[in-house]
Amino acid sequence: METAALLWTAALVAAGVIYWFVWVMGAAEVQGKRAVDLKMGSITRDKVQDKYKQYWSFFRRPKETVELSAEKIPAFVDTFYNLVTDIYEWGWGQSFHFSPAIPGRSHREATRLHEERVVDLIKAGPGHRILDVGCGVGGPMRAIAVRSGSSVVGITINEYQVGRARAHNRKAGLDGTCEVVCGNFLQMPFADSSFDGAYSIEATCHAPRLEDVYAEIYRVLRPGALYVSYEWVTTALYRADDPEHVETIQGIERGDALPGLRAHDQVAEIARKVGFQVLEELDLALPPAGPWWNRLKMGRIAYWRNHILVTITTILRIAPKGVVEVHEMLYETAGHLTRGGETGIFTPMYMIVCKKPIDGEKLPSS
Ligand SMILES: C=C(CC[C@@H](C)[C@H]1CC[C@H]2C3=CC[C@H]4[C@H](C)[C@@H](O)CC[C@]4(C)[C@H]3CC[C@]12C)C(C)C
Ligand SMILES: C[S@@+](CC[C@H](N)C(=O)[O-])C[C@H]1O[C@@H](n2cnc3c(N)ncnc32)[C@H](O)[C@@H]1O
Repeated sequence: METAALLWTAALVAAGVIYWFVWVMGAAEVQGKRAVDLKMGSITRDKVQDKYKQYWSFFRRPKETVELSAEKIPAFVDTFYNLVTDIYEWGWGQSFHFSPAIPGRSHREATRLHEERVVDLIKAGPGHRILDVGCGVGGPMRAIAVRSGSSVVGITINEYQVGRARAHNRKAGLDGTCEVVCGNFLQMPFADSSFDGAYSIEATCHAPRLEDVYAEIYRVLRPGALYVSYEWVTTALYRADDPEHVETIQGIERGDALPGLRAHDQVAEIARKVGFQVLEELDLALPPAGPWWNRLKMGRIAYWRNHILVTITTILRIAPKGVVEVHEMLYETAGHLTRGGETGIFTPMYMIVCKKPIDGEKLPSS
């Protein structure tokens, strides 16, 4: 009798612990999304694992192979965001980018400041219509709309993100100033010269050819308007003949749906090629900036907790099959990103500020 009571008590305690761990415990970094909310975007439950396998067999291959099928990239990027959007929101928040660490400031504050910097750089103000190229679920868009008083239109290729971003905008009372459109930034559904400014935060790295997306941004900006981009690139320290460097960069490409990272010195050249004046270029990761990768490194224990959570939710059939693999891929990717940051061969915040010249305005020769 006593053994039975003991067993019942143990079972109840175990059930309580699982309930707390899975349902009650929120995100690793941000409260709002819980482990039980991991849905894998617009993919139906039974297709998640297959979609992940398809994604992996496409992006696992080296840059050259991906280059041969450039036209397929946007569709695979869309699949990627179906697979990762909920995990990103759960473990990172509503802003899908890095920011320089600032001593004494939280990740949230550092993120906000990195986003608000855009407002000053493109001189966004009340009455302006600003374009967010590759807007994710809209973390930056909301910060920039509030800070500048502009209205912001975001575009993302991923339908699921559109729904998430709109819901967040409504919740924040910003659905009057922030609009979200589903579309490909290589062929945007916007009229020529219809924006007063534009920005892209860690998004144009998904374009097979940077000139294609820059040309589209150039087209939709009015003459005189400014554009800023935070680009993912390799730095001058990267050596293509160093196998460790190559492994780190390919690891970043594979786990982030990138068709091949560009070198930092290609960015301004491409911007000029499509007609922009380049006003400034700077790697925001360089000192005195604090290490952007610290946020990834400091979370190792959280990653393990998250791994256990996704495993339990999958076993309980709350999360679809395949989530554990996707989570594992992100964990690996975090390692490559950290190495890229520590060695200095990679930066996710190579900033370029451009202007669409006013007709007749003289372009600088360099
Ligand atoms: C700009 C892009 C995305 C940048 C970052 C927002 C994401 C890059 C790697 C992601 C993550 C890695 C590890 C995950 C962890 C294993 C999980 O438990 C919780 C979420 C992570 C921390 C996740 C969060 C987002 C990233 C940091 C690319 C795609 C161009
Ligand atoms: C890493 S997320 C960054 C999101 C947002 N800028 C932020 O910082 O939170 C990259 C974004 O680019 C979008 N994207 C990638 N390729 C795209 C394409 N061809 N057309 C439109 N959006 C694209 C993705 O859907 C995603 O929203």
